[in-house]
Amino acid sequence: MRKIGYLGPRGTFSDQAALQYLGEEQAELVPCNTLEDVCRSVIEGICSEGILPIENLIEGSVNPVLDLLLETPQVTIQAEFMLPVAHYLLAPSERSLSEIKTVLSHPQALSQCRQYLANHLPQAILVPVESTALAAKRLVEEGGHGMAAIAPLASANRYGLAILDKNIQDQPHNCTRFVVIGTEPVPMKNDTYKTSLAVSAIDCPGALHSILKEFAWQGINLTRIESRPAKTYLGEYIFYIDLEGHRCQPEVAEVLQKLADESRGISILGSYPASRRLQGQEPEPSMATLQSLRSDIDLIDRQLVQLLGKRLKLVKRVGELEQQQGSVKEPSPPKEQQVQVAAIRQLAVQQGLSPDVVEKSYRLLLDYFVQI
Ligand SMILES: O=C(O)C(=O)Cc1ccccc1
Repeated sequence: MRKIGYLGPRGTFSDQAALQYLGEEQAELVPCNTLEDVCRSVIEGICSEGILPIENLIEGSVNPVLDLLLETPQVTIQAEFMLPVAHYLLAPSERSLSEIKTVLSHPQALSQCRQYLANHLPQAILVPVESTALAAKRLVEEGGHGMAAIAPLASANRYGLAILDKNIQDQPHNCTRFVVIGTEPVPMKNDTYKTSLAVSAIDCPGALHSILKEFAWQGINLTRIESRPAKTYLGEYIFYIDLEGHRCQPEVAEVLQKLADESRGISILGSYPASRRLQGQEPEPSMATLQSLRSDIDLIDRQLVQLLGKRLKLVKRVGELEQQQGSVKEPSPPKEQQVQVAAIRQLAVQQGLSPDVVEKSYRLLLDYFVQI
């Protein structure tokens, strides 16, 4: 029987996330006391999978989870999905908000309701606890008159608490992205994938640019990038990057190898099927208006010319530097040119273009730049 670890006790958002993930499938749900315990239960084989909240619409990344994924290379991300998150203000029995002196909840939940708490409960002391459902449970166990908890509706039902207010999160359509972790990497099949990785950059000018340009060069779309302190010294960062594609796709594998060679180090946190939201995100071309499609084409034409302008500047700069250093480069030998042209033709095919037309245009431009 599958065993799935999640942040307990019963009634947390992670519990709901585990149920949503399973759908009709059967599994034993194993409540864990902390997010670290969820990870440990997977590493030690107690659970086959674990559920972790990774990113929230209001608060952004769940930093302890990013740290945890980096620190535990034994686990890999196997899936992702979104869970709508509505927060409820709960108390042991009906009472007015002015009577509430303490509000308990998970730090994420307290942050997601910051505006509500400042406006409606300015007198309350906020107490972070390990999970929303633990906060609800403590109300029952301690029964304090001036205590309230922020938790999901499921916690109100499970622990028999009164609902003082509902939907108290700062954004009505709040949601959290959860990931499923396991020990086995997900093989590449016929699906839309995402890959998450962490890159430790070398501290030098253009470090981030040199990472990003590799993805741009291969036409790989990034869906998220953010930095976290490397925790070595102030000013050194790790970049967390999510990209569209599987680590086994040749163009993704090539970039990952380049980054491994050229950065301080990379960790691949997993390649996994993209959640349906991402898969459906891109509007069908037929849905876009004719006018907006035409203006996109105009924009690309402008960008093509702007890129040629940038290339021209670089060619001139190279010429100046060669003159200064007295090392004027001979034209590339035919072999080198052949390799370059072959790469351009291959790229043209990948993009659904005629390799002959692209080669012709490329050679025309090369001749022009050589004459300058
Ligand atoms: O404490 C919980 O219920 C959790 O599962 C962590 C959490 C808290 C707030 C939003 C999403 C997940």
